[in-house]
Amino acid sequence: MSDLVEIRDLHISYETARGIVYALDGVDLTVYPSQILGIVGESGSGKSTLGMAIGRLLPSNSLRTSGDLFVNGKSIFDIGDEQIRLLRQTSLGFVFQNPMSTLDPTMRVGRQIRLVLNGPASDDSIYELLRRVGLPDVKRVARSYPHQLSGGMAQRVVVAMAISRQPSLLIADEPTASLDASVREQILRLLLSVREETGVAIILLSHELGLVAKYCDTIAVMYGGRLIEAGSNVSVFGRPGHPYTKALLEAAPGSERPGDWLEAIPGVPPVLQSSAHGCVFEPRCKFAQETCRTVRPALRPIENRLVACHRAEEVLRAEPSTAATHGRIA
Ligand SMILES: Nc1ncnc2c1ncn2[C@@H]1O[C@H](COP(=O)(O)OP(=O)(O)OP(=O)(O)O)[C@@H](O)[C@H]1O
Ligand code: NI
Repeated sequence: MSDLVEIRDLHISYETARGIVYALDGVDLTVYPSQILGIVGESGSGKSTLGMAIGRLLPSNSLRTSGDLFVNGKSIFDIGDEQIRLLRQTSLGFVFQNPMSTLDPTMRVGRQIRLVLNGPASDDSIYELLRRVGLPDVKRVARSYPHQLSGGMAQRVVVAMAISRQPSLLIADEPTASLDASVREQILRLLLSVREETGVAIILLSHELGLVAKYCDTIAVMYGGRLIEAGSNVSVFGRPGHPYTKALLEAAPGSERPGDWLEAIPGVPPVLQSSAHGCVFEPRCKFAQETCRTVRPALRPIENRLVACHRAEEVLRAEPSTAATHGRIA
């Protein structure tokens, strides 16, 4: 299988008034066609930076200090502005948290879709697209301005725009975070059905562990700008190999608001002012030893997943936590 996205040792930092922030501190990741990959991690772990990097959509105060990122075998850092625009239009689709920030408030929905289609599009093809994302009364929707739609409907319109040019990868960054709980699952089910129909790969960036566990076949866990564990849903969430993943799952049940699950792990996640020497999770880790402070753990394969922990063997052997059973997270 050829890789859709290949990320190699990517380092991205931001220049801020208070100095440099290391947002991605050496990330390796491969995304395959038709995969649905959930990337979880608490606020500030680097999820959005990773998602935006794929489309080279990072703000101008960002800097790639090393590493590379390939889409369809081409480095996105090597290609020109025209080529990256073409890649975004034809191969990638983005869905962000707030649909209203993607939609133009001054333009009717139908016209916005016509612009995205970028060519002569019949009214019927626009209606058809709106129907495909499960919208009722498509003529009325096409005539509406964004503010006349509910949040869920507006997000469906955004999905319609994102899939309109048959991309091979959809990047959904907290696509349900601004929506009512009742429509969150509808939007995720929509993304899943689009994938079934078209074979599009999906990267779902989220801190909602329950939703990711329910809908993604592959899981990657980020912490402090690094990928600390990745593998199938069953391996990673069923029997975590990293103390952080394990702690997340133990903290998950009973949490109502996104982000709640983090409070059960003592300490706070880092804002990286420099590249850490040892393991970034060490200050909060129950399993930490001297080496963890001094030697950076490489991402290595063990028992059907990749994990960046010196003590992964012990973590895997430790008593399974009562709550961390696959499928029971939400
Ligand atoms: N435009 C920016 N300028 C400066 N620093 C930034 C910028 N965007 C992100 N950062 C910093 O980079 C780090 C990673 O942020 P990022 O938004 O990628 O994380 P995230 O996992 O998506 O978090 P969240 O769940 O809050 O969306 C954080 O420390 C953040 O403060
Ligand atoms: Ni984010």
